[in-house]
Amino acid sequence: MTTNDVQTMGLQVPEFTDITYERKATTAVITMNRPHRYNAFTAHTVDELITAFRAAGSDRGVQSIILTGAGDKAFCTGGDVKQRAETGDYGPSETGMLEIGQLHKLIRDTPKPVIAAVNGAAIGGGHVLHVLCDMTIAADTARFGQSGPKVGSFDAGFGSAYLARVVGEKRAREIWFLNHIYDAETAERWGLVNKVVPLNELMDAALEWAAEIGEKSPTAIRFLKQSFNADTDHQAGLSAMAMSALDLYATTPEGKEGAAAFAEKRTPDFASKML
Ligand SMILES: CC(C)(COP(=O)(O)OP(=O)(O)OC[C@H]1O[C@@H](n2cnc3c(N)ncnc32)[C@H](O)[C@@H]1OP(=O)(O)O)[C@@H](O)C(=O)NCCC(=O)NCCSC(=O)CCC(=O)c1ccccc1C(=O)O
Repeated sequence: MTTNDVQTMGLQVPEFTDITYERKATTAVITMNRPHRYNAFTAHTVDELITAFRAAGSDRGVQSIILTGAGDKAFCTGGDVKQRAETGDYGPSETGMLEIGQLHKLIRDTPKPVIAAVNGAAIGGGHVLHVLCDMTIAADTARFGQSGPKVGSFDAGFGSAYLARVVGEKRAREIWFLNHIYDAETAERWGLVNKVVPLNELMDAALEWAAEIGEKSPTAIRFLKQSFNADTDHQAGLSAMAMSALDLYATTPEGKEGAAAFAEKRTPDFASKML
């Protein structure tokens, strides 16, 4: 983060490198902005997302948040696998860790509805991000799926448990065990997304819903979000343990093989490296 802050309707928001933050009336629009890596996140990207969500959460003028990706190819494709293949981690961050579990909690805990505007591929950790948003609007060109077991990663916290609440156990297990990629029409049929619109109408559709929320009582919306969350809040403990497990797994030969194979564009050989 630089010291060169930008002023957003009275609130100081740091100048970001990996995301953008804009205020549009009562909506904060947070855009993951690494299109050369299909908006995959590094540990620094996650730090910036945390800062942006905190800013939007504490800004009394903001009543809803839109999360989207730059360009028309990807919403977010999860962790930057090339970075992991190069350095064995997701790069430097404020705590030295990938604080993705904190980001997940923040998306849930921020007392304002978060709308995912999925403009392309939502894969791996990027898929988990949209699943955790309160509502999802997808472009008709969007693609969805989990890829962790193919690339030496997993989310055994909200990424599996909350997904099962959204689409049901059978479909959640299919998504994680087969790692298929699903189109927007299938995602809508499965209840993974609220609605599908043409790509060029995506942001207007998301802003329209955000404006409707802006007309409602913020306190009523806040209590409702907290009530919806209460039933699955215990999954936060599971998520903390899952992220610790993922940190350990990433250091193993089996975990490293997935990232190396992705970067080298070859099929991984997990069997010979199994724990
Ligand atoms: C997204 C794809 C299916 C798109 O396929 P396609 O349209 O054919 O485009 P490509 O040519 O493959 O990609 C274009 C270009 O972008 C680069 N790229 C794409 N994704 C990534 C990425 N995640 N990291 C780095 N770079 C990426 C790609 O290499 C190409 O570059 P070139 O220079 O042109 O070669 C397909 O790209 C795909 O499957 N991508 C990988 C998706 C993936 O495996 N993501 C990581 C999952 S693991 C993860 O997210 C880590 C974090 C984590 O562990 C986690 C945390 C919390 C919850 C869940 C998880 C989790 O495990 O999922």
